[in-house]
Amino acid sequence: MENNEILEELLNIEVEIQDVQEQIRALIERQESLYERKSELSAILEACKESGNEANNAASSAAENWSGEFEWDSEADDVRLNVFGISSYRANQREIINAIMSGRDVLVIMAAGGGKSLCYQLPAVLRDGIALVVSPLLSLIQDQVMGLTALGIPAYMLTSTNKGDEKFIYKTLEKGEGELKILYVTPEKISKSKRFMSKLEKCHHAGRLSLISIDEAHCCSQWGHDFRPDYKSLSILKTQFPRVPIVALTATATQRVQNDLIEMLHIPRCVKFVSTVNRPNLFYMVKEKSSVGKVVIDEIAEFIQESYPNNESGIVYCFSRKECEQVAKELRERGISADYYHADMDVNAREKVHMRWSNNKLQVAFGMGINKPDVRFVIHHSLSKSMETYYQESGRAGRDGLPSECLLYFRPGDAPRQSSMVFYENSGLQNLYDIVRYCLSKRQCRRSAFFHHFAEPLQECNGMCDICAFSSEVKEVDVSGHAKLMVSLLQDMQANDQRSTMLQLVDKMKIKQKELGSELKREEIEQLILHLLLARFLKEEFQHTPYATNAYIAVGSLAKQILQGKKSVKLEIYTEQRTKDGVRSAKQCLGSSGLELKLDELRKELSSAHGGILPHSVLSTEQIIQLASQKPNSLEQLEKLIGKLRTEKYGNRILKQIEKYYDFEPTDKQEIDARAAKRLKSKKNLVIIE
Ligand SMILES: Nc1ncnc2c1ncn2[C@@H]1O[C@H](COP(=O)(O)OP(=O)(O)OP(=O)(O)O)[C@@H](O)[C@H]1O
Ligand SMILES: [Mg+2]
Repeated sequence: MENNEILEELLNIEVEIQDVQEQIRALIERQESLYERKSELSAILEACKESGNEANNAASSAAENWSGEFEWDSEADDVRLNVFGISSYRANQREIINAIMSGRDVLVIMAAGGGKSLCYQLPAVLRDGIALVVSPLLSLIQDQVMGLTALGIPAYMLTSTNKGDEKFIYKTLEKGEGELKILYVTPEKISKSKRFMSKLEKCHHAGRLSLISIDEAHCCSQWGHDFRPDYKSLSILKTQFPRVPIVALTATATQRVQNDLIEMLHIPRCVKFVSTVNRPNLFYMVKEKSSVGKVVIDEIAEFIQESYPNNESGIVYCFSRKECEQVAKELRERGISADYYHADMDVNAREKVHMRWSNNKLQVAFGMGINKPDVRFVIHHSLSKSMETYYQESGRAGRDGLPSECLLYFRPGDAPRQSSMVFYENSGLQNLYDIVRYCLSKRQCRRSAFFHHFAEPLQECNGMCDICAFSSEVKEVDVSGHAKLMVSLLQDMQANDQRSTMLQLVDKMKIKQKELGSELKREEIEQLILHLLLARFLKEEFQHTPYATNAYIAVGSLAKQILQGKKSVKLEIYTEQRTKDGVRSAKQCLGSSGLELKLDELRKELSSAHGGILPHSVLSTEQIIQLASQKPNSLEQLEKLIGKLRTEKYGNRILKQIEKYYDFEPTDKQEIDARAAKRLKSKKNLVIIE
């Protein structure tokens, strides 16, 4: 053998070894995700068996029967209605409250807007002493404290900015003198402030620490979608305060995250309450996004103007800060009052936005789990980085339980923008590909995609997603030839040390595919690239420049199967264009009657008259709808609907408003309707979030 031949064979072997190694890596990754899925499915099976057993043997364990009778029942009912103004419990709330009141540690997995706060706030009011609540964001804490204060519950937060409160809080913790029921802190207080921990220790020592609540608890787990290092330090709470019940709450946690939480927080004997991730009131829809930016904005503006003419709030999520500002500006130019909020704003600017929002001068919603229950639509101008993130972001719609819409604008070109941001994260690309799969799907019900992702048994969608609501014809087109052409094109380029972005690859394919005699449209080629990426026939590679990280498309570990013709590739294509009337508007929530609008005006007036508390602290949208339909005409009747506290504070004004409305002549009422609608039409409330 000649030296050259040896060298060539060596090189070939080297290339093949690399190829094999890559396949092994891909297989190991696949094996890991299969193991994870297996354990999730076993857990579901176990849960199904358990609930079956419980059904057969309902009273087998009285101690664990959290829906039975308890000594605090009547006091709890009184506080629920007369302080919180809530007329009945939602699923699992009563059981969770009973478990906490019984002194047990509790893990709560409950969908966004399911009503987790009440689960720890009500026991905090009922139990003697002070409840500590750990929550990740200041803006979220501010909202909660403001809401509780409006209900007359002594709630405070420890922040570095308010020294006066700090003095009062420390003294109360230490000596038990002041009135304090619920104390909110960020996790940094636990991890960084020795002073705070020593005061807390004194409070505990005197038997005055009633419970510890950890909100957004998924932040504890590095397998969660929003891991925060400071949450790790919360593991000391159980060690330091072993007899104080801990309640950990989150909207989403896979089996792995749940196990992780239980271990980290040292609560192995906790009672676990897992509610469905289903949000039956949300309508999910994926819209094909035009590659022309202006067209997308036109569509969004038209959607808002047509579907939400009555000042209903909404959120738009964008990919970057710059895009946030741009989209907000362009929507304003189209007559929609929109403002943006992003992490680049300094603390004061954010505080200002928050105060304006609270005082109803600007009706914006932002931050994780923000306590704005009547957000009617959430629009994603770009896709999120994972199914979890999308579930949580879109979940900010309709937290009051009323119909709301979640629209996601998707075009394949947005995927590499995201992938270059997430590829270095733990399973970042895998998570992104999961949501890309969701967006590409033209047949699978959106809701069932969530059930599948969160490993939950399927439930009815009831026509509340685009796939179930619209009967669009989808045909399957065999594009194996195009796939093969694409892979060999990339192989040739790689052999010449060339790289190709998605855009460049599409351009090349547009020309090259002429050989095949069947031409795919640009968008179809983009979709094909994504399909091949998801199936590992292609892969993404990343290169850093001083300014950015670029994503390139390369030949993937399983590409040989395509080249050898072992796999056929099919593309799903709509046979008819889905038109914009495909966007179904959720039922209008407020404004179906003039009285609802009048009561809405009244709550705004009362909220500013009562020190700028949030309007929904005065009356929730659900309560307004109830009042307009039941038309109470005495304080007693009113109290049954909205509780004692609200009746005492606002009852007379509400009754007067109802009475006044019915004194109008029918023609006057019509005029009020029209006037209100017209006035509100001129104003839209929107916030754009990165
Ligand atoms: N039983 C109930 N009946 C009517 N409204 C309720 C009930 N429980 C809670 N709510 C209302 O539902 C809304 C959402 O509640 P909450 O903020 O506790 O949700 P959450 O589960 O913490 O959601 P997130 O995960 O987004 O933080 C609030 O406006 C709250 O007042
Ligand atoms: Mg919450």
